[in-house]
Amino acid sequence: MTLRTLIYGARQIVTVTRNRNEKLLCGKDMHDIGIVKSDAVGLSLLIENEDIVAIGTDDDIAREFEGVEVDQKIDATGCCILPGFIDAHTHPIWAGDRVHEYAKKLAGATYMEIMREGGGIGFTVEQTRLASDKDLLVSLVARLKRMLHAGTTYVECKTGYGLEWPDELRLLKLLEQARSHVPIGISITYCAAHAIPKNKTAEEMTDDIVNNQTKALKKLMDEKELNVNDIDVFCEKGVYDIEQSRRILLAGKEIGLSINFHGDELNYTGSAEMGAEIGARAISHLECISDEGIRAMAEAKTVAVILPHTGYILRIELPPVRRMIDAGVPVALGTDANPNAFSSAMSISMNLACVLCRMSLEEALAAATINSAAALGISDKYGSIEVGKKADLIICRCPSWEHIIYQFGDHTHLIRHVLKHGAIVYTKNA
Ligand SMILES: N=CN[C@@H](CCC(=O)O)C(=O)O
Ligand SMILES: [Zn+2]
Repeated sequence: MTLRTLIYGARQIVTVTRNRNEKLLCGKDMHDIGIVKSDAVGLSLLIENEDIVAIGTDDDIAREFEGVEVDQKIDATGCCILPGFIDAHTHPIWAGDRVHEYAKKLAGATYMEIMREGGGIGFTVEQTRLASDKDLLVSLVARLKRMLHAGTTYVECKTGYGLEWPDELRLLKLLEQARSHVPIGISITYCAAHAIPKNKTAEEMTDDIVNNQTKALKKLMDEKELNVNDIDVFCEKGVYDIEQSRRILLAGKEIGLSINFHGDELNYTGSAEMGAEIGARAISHLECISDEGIRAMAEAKTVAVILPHTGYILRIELPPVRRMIDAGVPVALGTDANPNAFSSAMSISMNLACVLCRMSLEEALAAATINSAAALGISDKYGSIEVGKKADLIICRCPSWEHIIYQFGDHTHLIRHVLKHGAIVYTKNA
């Protein structure tokens, strides 16, 4: 049976891509996004089951589909329709907040100073291990719902507050369970190499991940117990060095995971060059990327996932995003939602990306939609409004789409409906 939904009366439909089947946008194309606008007539979008089947003026769609039965009509008079945001980097499963560290950071402590004192990721690992499955699931689901209500319809979710296999496995299973509790797309990234556990060295952890953990993971994936997408490592001075990172990432690739990792964040490590060389689909952070790293990522079309909220909270230099875009690196965005950078709204990340990284509004939106989809390997179905793509949409109550970025922190007021696979999953009444 076909279920049809018609959205009508819109003043703008931001398609993001201009041509069908564009998998990511680079260079000038990031700024020249597709927007259908009309001040004179309303715009319609027709959905069949989960997919977009037509976009046009109200009159054209009514004519083209005359006599076709529509099950649901959504009045979008005066509204803008955008693709659902795709958050390309989050750490959403953890217990215990770090508000005490926030105060220390404001007083001048650095991320690594806090980590060396046993705080940071180490503190969250301890708190997460102490929490029950139920408490972890309840807080995870609440965070995912907040993201959904802020317009995110697909999110990358990392493990990484377990570190040892039994704890990481528990986080993987809870992330799997969350899929049936929230109507948000979830891409799971295995990030046991997020830090070094107290009883092990980085080399011992690397050996364990390469020789044991990835093997156990493959078995569970083969048995369809788990559905994991990517492999990650925190490639950083004092955490995993470049050769350990390479081994971990290649072991993940060997079992069918895509490479998507933290690199060149607090220090230059050569992560961008190494990642491009081994076929990484995405590398996050890149605050300290080299010119050679930019060239290598542009050439390999490795997606740079920029996390402006993290640079902002840590008061570190932001990545050279302008130079990346000019060189042809596909740039994506994430919130980095974690107990260090507490945020779940992509509209806030876009605003920070515009102000702090000097991206244009259009570039920020392309980064938060089609390019984030590319970072997760899902841009064939998600990340733009195109006939044939999944109807993951945001309907915003504003005169032009830019308001979702411009009205800093006011997305809660602007977002009227969020649709996932054609179904309304959130409505904010006026
Ligand atoms: N840099 C490593 N990981 C996270 C921080 C996680 C944490 O501090 O708990 C990040 O992407 O910023
Ligand atoms: Zn991260």
